[in-house]
Formats: sequence, structure tokens, C-alpha cells
Amino acid sequence: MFWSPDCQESVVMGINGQFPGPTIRAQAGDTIFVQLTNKLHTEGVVIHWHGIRQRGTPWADGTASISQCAINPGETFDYRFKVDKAGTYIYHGHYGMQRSAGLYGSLIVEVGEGEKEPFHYDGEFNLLLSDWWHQSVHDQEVGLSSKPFRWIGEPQTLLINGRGQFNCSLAAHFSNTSTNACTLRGDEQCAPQVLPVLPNRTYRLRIASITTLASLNLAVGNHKMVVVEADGNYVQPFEVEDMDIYSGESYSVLLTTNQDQSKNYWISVGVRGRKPQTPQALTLLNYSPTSQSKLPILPPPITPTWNDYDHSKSFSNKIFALMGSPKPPKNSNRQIILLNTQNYIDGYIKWAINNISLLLPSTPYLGSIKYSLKSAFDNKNPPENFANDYDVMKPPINPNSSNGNGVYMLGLNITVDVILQNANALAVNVSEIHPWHLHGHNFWVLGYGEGKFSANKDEKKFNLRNPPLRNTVVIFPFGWTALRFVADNPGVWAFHCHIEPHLHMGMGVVFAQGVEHVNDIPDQALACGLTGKRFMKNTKQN
Ligand SMILES: O=C1O[C@H]([C@@H](O)CO)C(O)=C1O
Repeated sequence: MFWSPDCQESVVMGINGQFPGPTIRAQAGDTIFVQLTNKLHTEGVVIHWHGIRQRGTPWADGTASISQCAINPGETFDYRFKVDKAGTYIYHGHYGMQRSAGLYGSLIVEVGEGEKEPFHYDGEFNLLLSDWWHQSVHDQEVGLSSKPFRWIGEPQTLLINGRGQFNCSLAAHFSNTSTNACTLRGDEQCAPQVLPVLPNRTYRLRIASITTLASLNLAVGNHKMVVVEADGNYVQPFEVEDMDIYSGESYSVLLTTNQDQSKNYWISVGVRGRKPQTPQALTLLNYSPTSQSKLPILPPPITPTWNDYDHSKSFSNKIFALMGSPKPPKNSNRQIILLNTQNYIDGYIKWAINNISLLLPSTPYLGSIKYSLKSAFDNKNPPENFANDYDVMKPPINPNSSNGNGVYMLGLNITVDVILQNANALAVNVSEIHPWHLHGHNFWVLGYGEGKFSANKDEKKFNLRNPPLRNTVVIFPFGWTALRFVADNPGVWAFHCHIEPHLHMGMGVVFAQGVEHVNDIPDQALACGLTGKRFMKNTKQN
């Protein structure tokens, strides 16, 4: 039992007794050994590690079990995986909506022995951003799967490293005269983060978002930031006054403490892309030797208007790979267009991709593909050009779709282009932001566009010169995003909207390639559904 981060007495899921889970630090080239013990009483656990390729040990990535096969209550599962790329990453529960309940943390990988980062910094801070609801995740899940539909609504609190304020103003916290509940209780979880800095130094802020829903914007009063890393990949450094960050993404920015050292400055985090009903999260940049109780003179930076999408697009369009980064292959072997729509299935509200709403099978894909268990999932290739005659600017003419669990089977090592095509949701004039996250690979972001993607016109505009490599990318309302990846990682990989309730409502697809080359599927990943232990024993004897 934890205190919830907003001083209310409620349950937060933790890892090793901590919320958020421990920040795991490693060096590129290290092998991380994980002993995952599930101490929950009622449900399984799976942990997904962003940015980890996991060749050969797919379980650790979580992918094998993005179906119902998880570490059961009371069980322990040991596994190891290699971290081969320096960067800022996140890890989180990937079973049901456990991430929303607090099952997450940071993974920070330093450069390998004798290697250097392509930028200099004197110190660093880790800011893991999330959002928080008072309603339990279980109640949220029930509401999302009910008729009539009950949406989770906007978060009550934004959290920085698991701490946030609710009904207790941050300013009051810093003044000793406050009578607010948090200060009176002296509750650790309500205390805001303070970033103590020395003047005239450069700090690396590692900023990652693990939000359930919120798209965020971060700004530091009177300071600019230079973005140098995105999702564990170096980018061509560029300066910004504020930055957008979507769920699943991580960045490193450099901040130079070149302001008046007799003052402190606010760092603010606010909601974008949805009409906000959540106060900004605030934290303090505390210049030495100024006392941390001295309030900034300047008010906190104002978050750009939630629907100023041009502002967001301009940030996304500034992100390019650092010179010398790997370039994409010049051509792709296959183009898959994924049309994102909001739909009804039997009157329930869902999201669908090419008119199929992802409902995971009870047998993990990895085992069912490897052992050709044809009845374990839908063997038909899902559609890949459903968007042809579809008007993305209007609600669906026929809003009905169906559940499915088919797999996009990719040839090993082929180059795949994915066009994520956003559309109008069920309500007129509504199209939402969706950050899409790919397991097991990085992809190049070749471009963004408005309206419907047109191969003839838009492919010519793809950036093949210096597209950024990422594992998460956003689609803007009524727009498309093009990405390219090489299917060079044998396994079964989820690709989905990182907004937790949207995945729950079916917004995802599954890619598979080279599964015949995966030889070390752990027993635990085969321990349920049709691959359950007895079945496996029988097939092994045959
Ligand atoms: O998935 C969603 O459902 C609601 C709304 O579209 C229906 O109530 C919303 O804002 C979402 O993002």
C-alpha cells in the first residue's frame, strides 16, 4: 500500500516498494539481470523495456506476453538482456492498464567504456513525467469496456518523478505559513522536485513521459533548452523555449544555468492536445547559493494553448538525426497504411486500425507462430490499404468495426514503410493525437503531413537524408506520419498507441518476422493458452 501521489489514501503499484520503480542505470554493453517477482494478489505482470531489441529473449521486451501469458501472482521469472545503446529509456507494466496504476520507471544507459557522448554536460537530472487519476485503474478499465461508455476523463494531477500536487498549491509548500494538507502532513510524496544547480554550468535533463493519456509540454522560466537525444538516439542539436513530449517518448536536453544566481526559476509541465483540466506540474530550478524556499519572481512558463497544433508540429519538424547517424534504406519493400478510426463494436466504443480493433488472443503469438498453432489467432493477413476510399475528415460513414488479432507477417530483413493515417473520431470535427510506439525496433520518421496521405505526392517529400530514429512517434489530428524500419529483429512485436486507454480499446497492431529463428522462448512465455505446459511437453516428445 502506498500513498497516492496527490496525498489521497489510495493504492499505487510500485516496484521494490518504490513508486515510481527504481531508476536503473547501466552502461552500453551491459547485460541486465532481472528477477521479476509478482507480489500482486490477483493478476499477472509483464514488464516492457523501451528501446531494447531483445534479439533472442523476446520475453523481456514484453512482446511475447502482450497477450494473456504473464508472470502470475507469487511467481518469479529471471531473465537477462543486453543494453547496447546509450540513452534515456523507460520501462513499464504491459498487462491490462497496470502502467496507469504506477508500474513504471526509468532506464538510463550510459555510454560504453572509453566512449563519449557527442555533447558535454556537468551534471544531470532525471524527470519522469506522468499523469494521475483518483479513480482506480480497475474502475477505469470497467468504464472503458461498458455500455454506455465511461471515459477516464482528464487527470487530476501531473506528476514529476511520481510527485504532484492536488489541492495544495506548490507556492504554499515553499512558504512555511501554509496550512495545506500536504505540508501539514509533511508528506514526502507531495514535496515537489527541486533541481539544485550551480551557476554557469550545463545540465542534462533526461525527460521521459510515461503518461496514461496526457500529451505534455515542458518549459523552464527564462532558460532555453538544447535538444540532443530522442528515444535513445542522438539528434542534431536544436534550441527551444519549450518542448512537447508525448507518452512513450524520451528526450535529453541541455540547459545552461546562465541566469541570475540570486533567483530561482520555475519549470512547468502542462497538458497539450486535449482541453486541459489539470493544473501544471511545477518544479524548481534552484540556483546556488539561493535558498530553495525563495519563490521565483517570474510566474511559471505558460503552456502553449492545447490546440495550437502548429506549435507542436513545428517542434516535431525540428527533429533530425545527428550527422553520421544510420540512414534509412533508399527504398522500401512493402508499404502498410494504417488507418486509425474510432468505432463501435456491438455498441461499445473502440478504436480500430483498418477497421479491426485489436483484441489479444489468449495464446502468446510467439509460441503460436513458432509452433504453427493455427487456431490460436486469426491467420488472415490484416488489410493494409483500407484507407483508399475513406474520407479522413469526417466521422466514419459506417462506424461499425470488429475485433481481431491477425498479424502483419513481414519477411525477415525487409524494409517496411508504415503510413499512420489519422482520421476523424466518432464525433464531428474531432481527431486526436496518438503517440505510436514500436517494440523491438527503432524506425526512421520520414515525414508528417496534413489530411489524407497520397503516395504520388507525399512520398517525394520523404526525408531520406537525416530522418530521426525513434521508437515512438506522434500522429497529429487529421494528418499522417510516415516511418520506415528494417524488419531485422526476429520475433513478434506490438505497434500501438501509447495512450493506455486507447490500447485497451484496441488501437494497436502486431508485426512478426523470422519467428523460426527464435530459439530460446522461455517456458513462462509458453505457459498459457494453447501453448500451456502440457501441450508443450507433448509437442516436444513428438
Ligand atoms: O478514446 C476516447 O474516448 C473519448 C471520447 O472520444 C468518447 O467519449 C476520448 O476523448 C478518447 O480519447
